[in-house]
Amino acid sequence: MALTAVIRVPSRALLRPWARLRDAALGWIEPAGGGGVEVSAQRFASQKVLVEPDPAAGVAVMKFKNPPVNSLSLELLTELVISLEKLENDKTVRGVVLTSDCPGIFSAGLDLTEMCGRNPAHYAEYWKAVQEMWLRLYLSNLVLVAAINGASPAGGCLIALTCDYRVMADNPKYCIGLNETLLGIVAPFWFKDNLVNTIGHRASERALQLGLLFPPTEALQVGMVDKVVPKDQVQSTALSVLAQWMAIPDHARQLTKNMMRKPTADRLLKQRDADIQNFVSFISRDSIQKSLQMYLEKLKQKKG
Ligand SMILES: CCCC/C=C/CC(=O)SCCNC(=O)CCNC(=O)[C@H](O)C(C)(C)COP(=O)(O)OP(=O)(O)OC[C@H]1O[C@@H](n2cnc3c(N)ncnc32)[C@H](O)[C@@H]1OP(=O)(O)O
Repeated sequence: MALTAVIRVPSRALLRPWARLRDAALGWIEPAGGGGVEVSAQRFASQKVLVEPDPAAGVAVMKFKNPPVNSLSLELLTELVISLEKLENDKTVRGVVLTSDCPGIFSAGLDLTEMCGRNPAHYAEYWKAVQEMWLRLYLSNLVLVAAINGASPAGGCLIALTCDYRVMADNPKYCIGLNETLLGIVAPFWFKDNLVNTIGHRASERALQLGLLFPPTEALQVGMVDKVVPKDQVQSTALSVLAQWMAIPDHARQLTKNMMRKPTADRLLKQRDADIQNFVSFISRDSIQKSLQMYLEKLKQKKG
């Protein structure tokens, strides 16, 4: 699918690693000479995020494609944010279904290899990208529906929680939840806030402390997902839900969404740098690095 758009990119942004990664991901080329430049984005289907627009319906399907488990690498996070931004700037699109291109996995959450054995500058860059992904999704003016077609632990669950509605496949092997404590780490306050806003305080307290991963029927009971359907109906159901939400006038729905969500997002926006510092010092601790490495080892040994 080829789609051409002209986007203004300040050349100083191209010097930042985040911007370089984004530009590489989207195939943007800076003409010789630099300066503030206009560049053409000619590929909408980037490597880790596939976007299938349906302009007639006013919707798009965004599929994560980072095999084997759609872990949220820096590259995937970057592409996700840029793809979302492009859809938000596209006047023909009002709603998006977020789903996975990897069989049986929605997303395995944050990429543990981005949080293990790296230096503090890398941790800071990675965490900024995680924050950015959450803020963009949580505050998006588009209607977002998650079509959860596989396992969705931790960061995968977080992505689903940012959406306006969640449809999950009925396979009992697929689980969803914020399981950070099982890894010996702590979900940050904004993960917690997003969960509390979705399932309430008491259920969140229990789910977070125990690191609960809910199979679909339990996720439905606790309110973590809104609908459970057979696997082959997840995407079509998500598209039907999208159509229902899009029947509401955009301005009224968007202002209401913003009224409901802005105070939660503002809590992070007011302390983004401090949150990055907290993450870097927490994740750099020897004990935390050991826990994460042991967890990764366990995942690898599971196979053998
Ligand atoms: C202050 C810190 C706050 C930060 C908060 C963190 C939030 C997070 O998101 S942390 C990540 C939490 N994620 C998980 O706990 C999920 C771990 N993965 C799994 O449970 C399973 O992999 C899953 C159920 C998703 C899929 O199972 P399988 O289909 O059986 O696949 P494998 O387990 O064999 O995995 C294949 C391959 O992928 C590697 N892997 C899995 N998850 C991750 C990950 N999150 N990051 C990086 N890599 C991951 C796994 O090790 C295997 O690797 P190889 O052995 O090299 O093939």
